[in-house]
Amino acid sequence: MAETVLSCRDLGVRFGGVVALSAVDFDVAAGSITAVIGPNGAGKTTLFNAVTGLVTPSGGEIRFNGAPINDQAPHKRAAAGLVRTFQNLEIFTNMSVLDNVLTGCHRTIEYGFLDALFKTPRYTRQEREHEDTARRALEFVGYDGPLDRPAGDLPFGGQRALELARAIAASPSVVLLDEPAAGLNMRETKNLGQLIARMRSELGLTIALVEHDMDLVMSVSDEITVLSFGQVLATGTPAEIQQDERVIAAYLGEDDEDDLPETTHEEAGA
Ligand SMILES: Nc1ncnc2c1ncn2[C@@H]1O[C@H](COP(=O)(O)OP(=O)(O)OP(=O)(O)O)[C@@H](O)[C@H]1O
Repeated sequence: MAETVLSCRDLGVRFGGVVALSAVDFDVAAGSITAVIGPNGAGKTTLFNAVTGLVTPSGGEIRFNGAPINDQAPHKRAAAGLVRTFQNLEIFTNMSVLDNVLTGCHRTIEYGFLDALFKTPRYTRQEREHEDTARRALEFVGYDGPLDRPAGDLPFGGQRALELARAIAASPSVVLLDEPAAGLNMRETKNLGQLIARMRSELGLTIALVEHDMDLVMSVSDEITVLSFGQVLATGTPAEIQQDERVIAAYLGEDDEDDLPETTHEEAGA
C-alpha cells in the first residue's frame, strides 16, 4: 500500500461560532489523485486552508511526510513541497506570463541578497535555472504564446493554466488544487483532466483537489472524501462514492452542476 504523505486527524476549524470543520480525518496517499467534494459551504476550502496554514485549526493534527505541521508557517509548508492553487485566481495581472511562473520558483532560491545585488555567478546561474524550470512548466501546461505577454491579457482558461504552471515550477511533491475547473468550458475541463493525470504520471506529483465538476472528479480520482456540514460523510473510490446513499442524499437539492454523474471511473477512461 502506498505511504500516506498528507494526513489530518480529528481536524477542527471554527470561525467564531461557525464550526467549519469538525473531527475531520483526511488522508492523501503518495502518488494518488485524491478529491474532496461536498455541497457548498461543506468546508472543502477550509480543509485546504488548514492544510496549507492559512487558517489555524481549533483542534486535531496535520502531518506532512510523517511530521506534524500544525505550527509551521505557510511558506515553510510550501518550501517543504506542499504547494497549492486558489479557487479565485491569484495571478499577478500586470506581470508577464514568465514572471508569474518565476514567482513559483522562489521557494528554491539559494542565493543571498548580496549575490542578487552584485549579480554574482551563483545568482546568474540560479536565475537561468529558474527560467528553464518556468519555461518547462509553461510548456507542460500547453502554453505556447509569448513569455513577455502580460498575464492579465490571457483568456480565463489561460490564466488557470498559468496558475498550474506556477505550482509545477515550485517543484512540489504534493499539489492542492482548489476548484481548478471553475469557470472553464467543457473542452478546457476535459484538457484539465488530462493535465492533472499527466502531472501525476509524468511529473510524479501527488494531487489533492477540491472540485465541483463531478465528471472531472470521477474520471481522475483514485480516492474521494465527501464533506458535508464540516464533517466527513464518506471516503471511497469513485464507484463507491457514486453508490453511497448518504452522498446522494447530501447532493439532493444541489445545482445540476453538482449532481453525481452516472459515468464510472472506468467509463470515463481514467
Ligand atoms: N474566513 C471565514 N470567516 C467566517 N466563516 C467562514 C470563513 N471561511 C469559511 N467560513 C464558513 O465556513 C464554512 C465552510 O466554508 P468553505 O468555504 O470551506 O466551504 P466550501 O465547501 O469550500 O464551499 P464552496 O463549495 O462554496 O466553495 C461556511 O459556513 C463558510 O461560511
